[in-house]
Amino acid sequence: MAMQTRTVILIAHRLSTIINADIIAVVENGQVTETGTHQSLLDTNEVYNNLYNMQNLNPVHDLRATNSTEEPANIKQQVPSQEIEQSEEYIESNKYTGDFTKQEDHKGKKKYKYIPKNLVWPERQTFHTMQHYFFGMVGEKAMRNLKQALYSGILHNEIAWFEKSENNVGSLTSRIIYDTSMVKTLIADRMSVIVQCISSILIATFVSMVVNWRMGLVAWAVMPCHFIGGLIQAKSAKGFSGDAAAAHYELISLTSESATNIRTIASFCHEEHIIRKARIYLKIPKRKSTRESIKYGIIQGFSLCLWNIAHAVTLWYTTILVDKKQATFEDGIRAYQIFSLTVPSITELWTLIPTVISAIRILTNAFYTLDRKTEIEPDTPENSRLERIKGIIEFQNVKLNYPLRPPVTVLNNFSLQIEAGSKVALVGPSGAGKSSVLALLLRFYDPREGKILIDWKDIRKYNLRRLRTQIGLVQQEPLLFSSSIRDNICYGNDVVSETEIVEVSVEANIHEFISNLPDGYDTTVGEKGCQLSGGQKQRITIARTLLKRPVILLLDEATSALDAESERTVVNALESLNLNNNGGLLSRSAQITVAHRLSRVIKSDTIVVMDKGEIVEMGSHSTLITSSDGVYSRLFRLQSLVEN
Ligand SMILES: Nc1ncnc2c1ncn2[C@@H]1O[C@H](COP(=O)(O)OP(=O)(O)OP(=O)(O)O)[C@@H](O)[C@H]1O
Repeated sequence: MAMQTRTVILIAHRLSTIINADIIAVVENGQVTETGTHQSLLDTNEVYNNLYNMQNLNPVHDLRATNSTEEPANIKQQVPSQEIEQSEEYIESNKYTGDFTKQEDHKGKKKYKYIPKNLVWPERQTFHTMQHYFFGMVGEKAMRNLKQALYSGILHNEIAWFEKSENNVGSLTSRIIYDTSMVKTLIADRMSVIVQCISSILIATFVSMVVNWRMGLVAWAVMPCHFIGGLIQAKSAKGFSGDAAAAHYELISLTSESATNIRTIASFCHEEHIIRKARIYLKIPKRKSTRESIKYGIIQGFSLCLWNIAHAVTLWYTTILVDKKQATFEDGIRAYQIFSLTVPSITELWTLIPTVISAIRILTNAFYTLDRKTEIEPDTPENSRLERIKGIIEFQNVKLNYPLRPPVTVLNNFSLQIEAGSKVALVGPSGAGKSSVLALLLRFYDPREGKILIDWKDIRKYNLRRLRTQIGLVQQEPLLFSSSIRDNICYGNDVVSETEIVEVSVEANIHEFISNLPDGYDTTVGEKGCQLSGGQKQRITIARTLLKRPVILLLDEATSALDAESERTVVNALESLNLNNNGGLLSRSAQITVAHRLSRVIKSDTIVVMDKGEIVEMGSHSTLITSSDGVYSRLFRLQSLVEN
């Protein structure tokens, strides 16, 4: 059947819609300044050329223009009056899924104009990829920054903060690893979708307003139904995700605690108990989540009901508009369809709300941890230069209550003076408060009352980090890091020579053992030094402290795990620990030793006998032993008897 010829006059801003026209007229100030084809105008008309360049038309359109006389093989009529057809060639290439409008001029020539049908032309894909790439990049960076900040924020806190149950290893690990990854999820995955959804809602609203403003307004009027439904869903989902997170923390804590104490667990055959505990940790939230699921289902139904009401109202209003001839049937349906297309975006936004809320809740905790001001600030005063202390110590009426056990007074009215380079021993029954005295000197805790002075200056006025570099501590329980022996000895010392490492290892009587290991100083010690014996670990911690050449040396049962031979060597090394102080003059470190074995403290300048947080006796061994009914002489006689 012969095609009917038709004259088409197109008025357009978008040149892509007219580049295939036979005659294009350029109109300026109400006058036709030039006429011609697309190609000829491109060559001769500056205004047309500029317009074309500004719109940056895709070369494909040119391609279509040059091939305009070729008719696609398979033409399918969709809307008779408009003769819209599709190009198989392009659909097959999967690059373009637009429609082609076939138009015939008066000569019967067929022209095709490309109309983008949906949002999958290559530029949009590109933008989609770019959007995800940039959001991904920002998300990754934000996560890394937050991880770093959180890690240093956590380490900034005072010791008592780490003792709180909510700051156990599991919860801290989870906070740094899991919580921070939420930032990435939120920015990289969710934000891009949120931006997409909001923009498609706005565009759809605008277009539906243009098609039929009454319908556009109705679409907005029923929008609250969607939002209310979404909010109800989000609220119920929040509780749901909160429980999941809580279960997560408890399980992580249990896992890390079990891994750390695996030897104790194995020796008590307690594995089953731990597994039962893990099951309970999973069961409680599971039960809760089942309840929540039912609640969630009902709420889901209710919000779907609201959604359907919104659709019903819109369709009903369409019929009224059509009835009153305020909208054509096509426009009414078009506006309704555009509105319907936005609903998936709104639904998607709903589903994101719980994630965003839970991310905000999680991040609030992270920011709370970040913003927390430590009670013992390690970096103030900031600009104080490294003051080399002499090691004169004074406790003035110190009262200590541990922050987590405020009613219990651990040290009461504790006063003690220690000369530079002197050796003081703290002895007394278990729980008397000896280790607490050492903890106060390192400012692990601050006293509730009284003052601690070093070189007549309150220790709170020193830059704590710098002060701590001059105090050495060897604890009863030697703690090593999971790295090589060398790294453990050099811990905290950046510039150390091999000779110094060997020197302190000889002094700590551990060099021979290390030299006999296949990897020598490069031998790794395992988690917390689990591949070494207690005595070996203790000697490595002593070597580490000796390397520091501390002005004040705190020894808390430092040689308790050593055999008699090793102890003698190590004690000799500790006693002769000298440091180059004040212009090269050799001086001794001040030493405070906590010991249960009294034979270990006989040579001390002063022995302080403590009981229930108070000093009950004080003096040299020879003085204290003379008082036959004194606590010290009684303890000494008892120990000698046991040892003999
Ligand atoms: N971090 C803490 N929080 C709360 N109480 C603590 C803390 N550390 C120690 N205590 C309590 O303070 C008291 C003194 O403990 P400390 O470790 O100073 O005693 P000690 O004389 O060194 O004992 P031991 O000889 O057994 O090591 C004890 O009753 C102990 O329970």
